[in-house]
Amino acid sequence: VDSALLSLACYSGIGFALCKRLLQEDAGVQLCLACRNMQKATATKAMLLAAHPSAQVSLVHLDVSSLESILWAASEIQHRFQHLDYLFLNAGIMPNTHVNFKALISGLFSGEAVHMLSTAEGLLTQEDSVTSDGLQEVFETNLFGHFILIRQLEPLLCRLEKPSQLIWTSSSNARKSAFSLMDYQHSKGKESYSSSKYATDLASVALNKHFNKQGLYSSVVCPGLVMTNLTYGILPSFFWKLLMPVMWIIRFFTNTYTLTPYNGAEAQVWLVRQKPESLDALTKYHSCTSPLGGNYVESRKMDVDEEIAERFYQKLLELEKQVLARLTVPLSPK
Ligand SMILES: NC(=O)C1=CN([C@@H]2O[C@H](COP(=O)(O)OP(=O)(O)OC[C@H]3O[C@@H](n4cnc5c(N)ncnc54)[C@H](OP(=O)(O)O)[C@@H]3O)[C@@H](O)[C@H]2O)C=CC1
Ligand SMILES: CC(C)=CCC[C@@H](C)[C@H]1CC[C@H]2C3=C(CC[C@]12C)[C@@]1(C)CCC(=O)[C@@H](C)[C@@H]1CC3
Repeated sequence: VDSALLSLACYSGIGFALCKRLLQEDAGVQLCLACRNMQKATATKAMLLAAHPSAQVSLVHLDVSSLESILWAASEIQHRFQHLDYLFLNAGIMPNTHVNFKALISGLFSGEAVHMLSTAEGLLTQEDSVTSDGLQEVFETNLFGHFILIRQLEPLLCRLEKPSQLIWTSSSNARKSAFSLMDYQHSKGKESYSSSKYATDLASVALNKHFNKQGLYSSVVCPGLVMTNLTYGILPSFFWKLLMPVMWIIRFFTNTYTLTPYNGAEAQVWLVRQKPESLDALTKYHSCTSPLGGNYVESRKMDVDEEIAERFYQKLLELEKQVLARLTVPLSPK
């Protein structure tokens, strides 16, 4: 196959909505779904094919929290495809999250209520763990695993005559103050999600600097607040259902309450229609929904210093060297 579109984490949430929307736009695309649960992935493929019988959908096993799995998936993808037009870096976790209800209530009565409700600043903490690769799980899953995959797929992504686009799912919860170059895996703090999403923004900026001249472009999207398994891990789904009328009211004050995966995928779908050369490396593309439910994309400047982005990129390269050197196991599919 000459060209394809590779999407990570597709059987639920924003990833699944994205696949459906891409096939609605163009049923002729070659879609490759990279997922860690092959049973769910097979069911997803069947659902996509039921709606688009002539679509070309393939599956590859990928667990972005395991280097062995990433290397195996990358070599499998290189066997199957000669070029990737789009790579959607969408897999993400927010494990063991605690809500600070005291901060939520006092924040609601402050001048910062809308900012707090759209960014969750000061509201959430996570308990992170360490993966079998010896890395912080949130960092490896949300950023580093994707980074290694990109590096392994360079031959399919870097072709000057045919540009490729990396599209990362970041978050408006990404926060500079949660991230530190000294502890970029966030092993000491309690805001691993915010840190990993800020690290995503930094990585995208640096990747543009290093790869644009080779025909590879990177962009970052924010899907807004979307009801998915990720948000059901923060509060139970019945609680979110009770909150739904309140959230429709909040839509009058902020356009980031996209709420459905379909709405949340708006910026990703919009980016596919853009010429990558015309995009600004320091801009984040936000999926937005109006109070009446209309979708649109808003561009906002990232809170990123290009020099920090470069220093972080060099740290990622160093870590890549270390972990690949440590990996002695022969590669085999799981
Ligand atoms: N929901 C929201 O409000 C927002 C979400 N986002 C981001 O959107 C992205 C998609 O999340 P969303 O759709 O909300 O949530 P979901 O939980 O529905 O989707 C997350 C996906 O990531 C997959 N995943 C997690 N860990 C791994 C792994 N180690 N290897 C491979 N796949 C993995 C999950 O697979 P599995 O089912 O096997 O766990 C799942 O398919 C994430 O990056 C998230 O941070 C950003 C802003 C807001
Ligand atoms: C909506 C009301 C009235 C109550 C819910 C309070 C919080 C649980 C909720 C408020 C802002 C939300 C939020 C997120 C999670 C749930 C909140 C903290 C996210 C962090 C979810 C994932 C993301 O990536 C962010 C974009 C979300 C930001 C807002």
